[in-house]
Amino acid sequence: MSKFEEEANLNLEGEDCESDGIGSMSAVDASGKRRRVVEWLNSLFPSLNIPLEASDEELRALLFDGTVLCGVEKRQDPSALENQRGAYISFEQRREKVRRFLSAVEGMGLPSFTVDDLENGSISAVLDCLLSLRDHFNSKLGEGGIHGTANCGNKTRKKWFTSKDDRGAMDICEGYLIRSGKNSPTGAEENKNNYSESIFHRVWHSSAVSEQTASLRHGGHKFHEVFQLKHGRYSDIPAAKISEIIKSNGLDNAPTQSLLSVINRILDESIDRKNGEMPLRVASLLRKVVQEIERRISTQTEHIRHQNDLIKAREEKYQSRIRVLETLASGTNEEAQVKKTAIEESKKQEEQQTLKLMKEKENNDRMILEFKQELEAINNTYEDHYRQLYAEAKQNEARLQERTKEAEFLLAESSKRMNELKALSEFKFHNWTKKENVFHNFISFHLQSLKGLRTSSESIKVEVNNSQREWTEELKSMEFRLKVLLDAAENYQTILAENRKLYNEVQELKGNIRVYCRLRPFLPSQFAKSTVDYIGDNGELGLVNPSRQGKDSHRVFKFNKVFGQTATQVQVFLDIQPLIRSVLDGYNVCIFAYGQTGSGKTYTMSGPDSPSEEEWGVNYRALNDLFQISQARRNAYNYEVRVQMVEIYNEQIRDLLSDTVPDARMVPVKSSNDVLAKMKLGQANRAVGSTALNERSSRSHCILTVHVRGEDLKIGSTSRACLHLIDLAGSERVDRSEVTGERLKEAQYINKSLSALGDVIFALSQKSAHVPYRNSKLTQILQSSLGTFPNVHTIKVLSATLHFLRRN
Ligand SMILES: Nc1ncnc2c1ncn2[C@@H]1O[C@H](COP(=O)(O)OP(=O)(O)OP(=O)(O)O)[C@@H](O)[C@H]1O
Repeated sequence: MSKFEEEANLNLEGEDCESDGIGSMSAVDASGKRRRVVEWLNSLFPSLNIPLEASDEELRALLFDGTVLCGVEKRQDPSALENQRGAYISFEQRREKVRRFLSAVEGMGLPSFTVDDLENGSISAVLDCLLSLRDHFNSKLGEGGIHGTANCGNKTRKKWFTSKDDRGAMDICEGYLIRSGKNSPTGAEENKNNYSESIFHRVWHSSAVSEQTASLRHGGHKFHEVFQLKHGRYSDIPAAKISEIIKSNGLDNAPTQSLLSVINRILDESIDRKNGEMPLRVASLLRKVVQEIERRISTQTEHIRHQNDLIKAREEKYQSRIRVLETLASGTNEEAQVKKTAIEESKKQEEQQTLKLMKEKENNDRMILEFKQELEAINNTYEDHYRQLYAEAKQNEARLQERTKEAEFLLAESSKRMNELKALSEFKFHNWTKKENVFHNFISFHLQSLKGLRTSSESIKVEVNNSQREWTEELKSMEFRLKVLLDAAENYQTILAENRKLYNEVQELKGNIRVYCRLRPFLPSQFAKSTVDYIGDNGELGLVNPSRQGKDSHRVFKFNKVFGQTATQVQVFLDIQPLIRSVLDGYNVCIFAYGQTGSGKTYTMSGPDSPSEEEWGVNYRALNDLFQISQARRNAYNYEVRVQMVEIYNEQIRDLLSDTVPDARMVPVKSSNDVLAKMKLGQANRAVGSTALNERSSRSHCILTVHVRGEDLKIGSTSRACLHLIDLAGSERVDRSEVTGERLKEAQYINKSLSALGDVIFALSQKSAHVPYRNSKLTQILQSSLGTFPNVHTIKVLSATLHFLRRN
């Protein structure tokens, strides 16, 4: 059944309408009626373009040839029409169709005409019929049957056929359309084609049905796209298009089967997807379609319920008619029997029809129930799916927003980083360009330098060759000189020995016995007039003796040198210093300090108590010098130094560093400090007595002997020598010192020993055969040194006073 037929059936089953009582047309002249009919037909069939002045015959031919009333155009070539619109309709068939049209018009209660009228009779009757038909339709249109109704075709038709006559007309139409289709040898499709251009079809289709089609075209052309979606997917339809479909009323006009097809396809698509996801827009479309189907089911249910009511009403109506007929039948038996039979037949037919309708209703109810259950299941599935999809969509949307934010943040970061990198790369590029320039300059500079270097290297090469030659010559000359030096080194010891010999010869030339005189300044406690007349540069010392007259009042003494009262310890030592070197060369040296008590002997030899470095006496300075020279010669000589310190008191010898003599202790010393320490010890042990002349007067001879053993590291020879540093006891006269007793005895011993010393020195100076060493302990101790004379380098007697060697 076509859509058109389906919708027609629905309308045929509409309510039982009452006649609206269309009256006959007012009398008009034939030309006016014809003109109005032509206008109406032209409005329905614009393609016919019928002239307004068309004659009755022309109009008759047009109406009868099948175009207007039969829906078949007049064709010159029937075979061409067969291919396009169906079979060619014969004259008899046209007559038949016209008759059906006329019976339909009669059913509607409108003025009719005969087939003969249409062929040759009164055209006025035909015109009246058409005008009545026009007015009838126009009056329905005026009631809102077409233009004022909803877009739905069903509803439109229901309002259009609101009267009983209309229902009759629709019955005729049903008969005209459906029965003719069923009876047609070409079937329903042919009939559809045949009546599609008929006036009924035109009226219906151009007003009601065309309204529906227009509605579909207006709002549903997009929906057609949805139905006609053959190859694509619903998820591929843009959201805007789906939104337009949902908002428009296209779905309202779509066939139910198409809507179900849409649902199935959307669900199939969803199932086909692996994750079962459904785009939100498609889900919205699905929801809309399901809603539309629900609405239709609800409408159908209402409709069926209504039909059921109608059937029941009809049944009751028929029952009452039956009862009336039965009452009438009881009056006249025969007639009643006939009528009863007819009524029974009619009743039987009615019952059969009722049963049939009930059966159909049950079937419909069952189908609707099944359909509803199926739809409910689909709807539930869809709702679940929709909720799930909605939740997923929300989650996806949140995730998407988050990712969008992240992406925006990353994009901003990337942009920022890109800008930084761009700036950095530009900066680097600039730097590299600069470096490149610098490098080029550097390269060119170095190439130039290289050229210069090459030139220089060549010249250097020449110079090197020259230098090599020169160095070779120089080396040869150095070799020669080295040979000379080696020869000289071999002769060094010889030369050194010669030098030493020459040096000591010089000392000897200066005199082996030297006598120096040092004048002591007056002490702060002394108030006396000096007896010194003058001090000569040549060692002369002039003295004045006021107690004597004449020649004896002036006396002149001769020394090697005279040191005045202002002479310092350093100045005194400078004349002694060369003799220290002689000791290291193996010569014995004796240095005496001779003079009367308090004349400054100890001061000259040792210095004052706790002396400063400037006040150091001859002893310290001599030993200090000795160690310095030995240190300077350490590469050639190894010296061992030991000291002895003894005193002679009343002709008795006492070791100041140990107990016994001659085994007087020989103490090794390494430095001046060692010597200082030993001398302090000796001084502490020295016997000191008090006299009238010098309260610190020493009453003993103090002898400090330094033994030096030298080893020549090259030749292995050794030399030995000793340095005697002697602080003699005071040489005052006994009568003048006014001492008695023990002190007198001490003085006598002192004088005796000093006298013995003078005798020995005198004998030595005179080179006497006999030297009286044994006259005193002092000379006995010093014999080894004095007796080796002239090997003994010098014997120096330093007189700190005017009285020194009495024999002078
Ligand atoms: N050149 C000098 N300059 C300053 N003071 C000196 C000098 N010579 C000696 N004296 C001082 O004179 C005093 C006597 O000197 P010193 O003790 O040396 O005499 P002495 O001859 O050794 O006496 P004695 O025979 O009794 O030992 C000391 O106080 C000493 O400091």
